[in-house]
Amino acid sequence: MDRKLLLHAENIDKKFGPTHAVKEVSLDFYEGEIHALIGENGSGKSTFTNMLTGILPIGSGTFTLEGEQVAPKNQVDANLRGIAIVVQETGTLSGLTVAENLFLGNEDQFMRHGLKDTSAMNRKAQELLGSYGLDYIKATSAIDRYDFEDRKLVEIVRSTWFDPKVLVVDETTTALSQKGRDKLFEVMRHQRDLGHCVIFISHDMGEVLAMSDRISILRDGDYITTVERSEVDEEKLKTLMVGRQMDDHYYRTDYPDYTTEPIGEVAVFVQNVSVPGHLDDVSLDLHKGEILGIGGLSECGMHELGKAIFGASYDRAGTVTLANRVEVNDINTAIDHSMAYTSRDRDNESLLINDTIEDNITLPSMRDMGMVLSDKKLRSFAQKYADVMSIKMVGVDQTVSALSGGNKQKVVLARWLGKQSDILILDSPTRGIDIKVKAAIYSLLEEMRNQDKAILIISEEIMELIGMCDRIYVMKDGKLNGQLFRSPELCEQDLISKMV
Ligand SMILES: Nc1ncnc2c1ncn2[C@@H]1O[C@H](COP(=O)(O)OP(=O)(O)OP(=O)(O)O)[C@@H](O)[C@H]1O
Repeated sequence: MDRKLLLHAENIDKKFGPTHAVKEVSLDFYEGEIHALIGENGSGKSTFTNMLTGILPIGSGTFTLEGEQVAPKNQVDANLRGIAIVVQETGTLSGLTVAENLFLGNEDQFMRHGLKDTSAMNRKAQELLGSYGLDYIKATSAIDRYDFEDRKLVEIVRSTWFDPKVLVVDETTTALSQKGRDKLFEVMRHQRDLGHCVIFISHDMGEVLAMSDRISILRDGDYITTVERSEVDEEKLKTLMVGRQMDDHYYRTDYPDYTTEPIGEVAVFVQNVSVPGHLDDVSLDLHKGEILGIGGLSECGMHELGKAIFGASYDRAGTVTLANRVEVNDINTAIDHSMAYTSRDRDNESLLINDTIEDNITLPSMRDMGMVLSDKKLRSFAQKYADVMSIKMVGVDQTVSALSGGNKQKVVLARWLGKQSDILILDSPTRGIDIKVKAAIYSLLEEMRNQDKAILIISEEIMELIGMCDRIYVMKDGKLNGQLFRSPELCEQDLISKMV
């Protein structure tokens, strides 16, 4: 098949102080392809695409789009040149309406005699949302009214409505429910069919193989190779990414007999918990020494359930009671009683993004460390848990915002590991994390389970739930819709049938 070159990267290079993030990468992207860019956390994928899309200045090297050199000054400039990106985390701006977010930097088209024709802009925005099947999102509403998923969908519309020649999708799928993913995949295929190029960053090898035409691999900032999708399988890709053969023991391999083996005592009693619009009378017990999974479609209420148990929901009714009869109604009580929580909205709800790795890791443990807190003590504490999670960083004094997405997630987990919490509520714990660290996290969870900790995993990755949990509750429309026990026979369909 004859393929036409669309975009050429020549010796693209970027350093951040001592970190050589992207090392003279040269790569070709063709018209009409979905081109996956894969590699471990911190391998330079986002840095490379951020230079292409105007988020970061190019260190050195050139991008040539349709024969013309491009060096976008910012994202709006990139859009004008036909290059767009859907970023990893929240890419919409608070305080603006949906329509204002959609046309940010592109408002000129609505200027009439020096004034912005807001109603024309709102009309066009609503039309666009409708054409993506997102009529329920209102153009005139404040973006802040919408949850993480809907904001992500708005961002997808913002980045694609003008049919960019090059669309970068940076590790977006893990932020989306199955419905959102399907929508994104539809948009990606549409762009490819228009003869455009989609650069697709993902840690999900199944997804990469299903969606891509060609796949390029980065390792430690170096370009390794580009392969045709038809030439490779999941194993081959993992080996290319990691640089050696991976053993495939991701998940637990034990299958306890729950009819004879005692389950540990109850660590958390969740009784009649409701949150208007999200949760409807949910009751469950989380036991010591078990991994309890919660699955469902994104809007089923499971993400709110994690917050509600941690005392972080505003409007919660019902009770969350610990084994020592303490009621958890706020975050401080939860933390004081050895409860940990990781949010799906990592940058906004789990991290102090502009503070250092050290501050983020030590924050909940400060009180436990005693009265005299020397800098040295704090630093070595942070260093210890950063090492356990193999965070790729220059030092613990680096700000979290300078880390790659997967490494930010490792900071969140390092914090709770350091706190040695007995009860862990983990919403999307392996989101954006590469296969090697994912395997490490799974074995860590298994270890914690064996130490009698009570672990609740909320996840949209069905295989993760089946692979790791003793019990799984499936939620639907804010309610529990069935319970499944760990078994080698349990399959995806068993869960899906209870989700929809
Ligand atoms: N603004 C920054 N300042 C300092 N270092 C940075 C900055 N942005 C990225 N880095 C570093 O550059 C390296 C590459 O990061 P990058 O985000 O490109 O990786 P990635 O492959 O996208 O990872 P992930 O899969 O975790 O998202 C990492 O070591 C990261 O810590």
